[in-house]
Amino acid sequence: MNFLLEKVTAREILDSRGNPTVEVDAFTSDGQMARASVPSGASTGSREATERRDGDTGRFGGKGVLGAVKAVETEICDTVRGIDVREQRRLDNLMRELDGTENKSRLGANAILGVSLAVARLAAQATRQPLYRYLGGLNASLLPVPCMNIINGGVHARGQGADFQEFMIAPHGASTLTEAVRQGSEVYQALRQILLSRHLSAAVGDEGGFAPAVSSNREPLEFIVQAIEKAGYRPGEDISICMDPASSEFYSDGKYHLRTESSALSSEEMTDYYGELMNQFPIILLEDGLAEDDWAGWKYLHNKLSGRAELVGDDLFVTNVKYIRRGIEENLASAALIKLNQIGTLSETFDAVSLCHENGWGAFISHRSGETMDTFIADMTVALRAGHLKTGAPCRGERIEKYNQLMRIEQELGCEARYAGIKAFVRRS
Ligand SMILES: C=C(OP(=O)(O)O)C(=O)O
Ligand SMILES: [Mg+2]
Repeated sequence: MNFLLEKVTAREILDSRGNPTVEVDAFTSDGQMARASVPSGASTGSREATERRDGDTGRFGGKGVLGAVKAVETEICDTVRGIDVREQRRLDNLMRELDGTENKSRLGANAILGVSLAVARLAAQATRQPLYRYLGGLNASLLPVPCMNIINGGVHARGQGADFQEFMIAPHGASTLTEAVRQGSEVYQALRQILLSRHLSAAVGDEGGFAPAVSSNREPLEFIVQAIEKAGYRPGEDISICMDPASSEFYSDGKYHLRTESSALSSEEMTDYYGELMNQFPIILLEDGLAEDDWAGWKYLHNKLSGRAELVGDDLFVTNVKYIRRGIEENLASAALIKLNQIGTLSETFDAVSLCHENGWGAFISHRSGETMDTFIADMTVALRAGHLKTGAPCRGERIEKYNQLMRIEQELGCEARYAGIKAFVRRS
């Protein structure tokens, strides 16, 4: 077996929105090869690591990533050639030093992450282990609650649906991940029938959830509760709801502007609105309830709602230990969303999750709205015992491929496998 990294190559491929993204191949000197590709967000936090895009419109219409591809094939390849593929942290540090910026803007976080993930997968292959085992060792046995985004709004529905971006179902009462995925897909099919019976569109948004034109942000919650019941499950007992309003997208001049409801709310009013929704609907997780710059508002939100739902920061923390640490010190949330490309290397992503877990916080693993068929996050979620992940609706190839990979892992683990269930959600009184 040979563990020496011979070279990395890259190319521009298309993501699920039809935009260019980076794909990397990594090779050992005895010819083994592993591949990884990089996702891309739409409702991105302003402090995320920089995704490098070419200045002009690329050959596929959207802005290309040929600059990032070139960085992989020249500077990065020259720097990392010859390292042991199992030295993940060394690899990631070398690339960070080579880049030399705080936000990876010189080489591009998309270039760096592609290499980081491809080499991790190559190391798993070279050590003849499945990726989840290579990343998590003996502990890699906890299957997450799949939080499935079945109604898409906000920018993922091009502003045509709800203001809130994501309405997810969490089948935490299932006894296995596979059963949870089945339940989720049953609710999804029931929801389609409910929407069609009301003459609403059943066309889907970026993450595979339906994107009906609704007249409030309460309406999707009503439809979802009906769908859970129609599919034969008990709302709150078997299946609960998670929401990501992605509120930075509708925050301006100190107010939260809800187009569908013709209202503009202060941080306190927005928080009280969430409280009312939690009274009426079985909501167990609220992500980005307030905006990335509204740190004072987050304090109020956490004081009011932390016992009722897991409060997750996405744009607020951008998978960066610097911001998560501040959130822990100031007691602003109970979990961080974890997105690989927000920070740009695998080892920094692991650091973010460790910091959360060491402080009793949740780590909620996430895809991006622009995805590829790469299933890295499925293995990573099991390896990190993160207990819950969101990777879209049980629909659209790039979303279901992650759920399918989790089912494969569960089957492979056999009697070792454990399903995370309701305990995955951190609620503190
Ligand atoms: C997945 C999300 O969307 P995007 O990838 O567009 O940031 C999110 O906001 O959590
Ligand atoms: Mg989010």
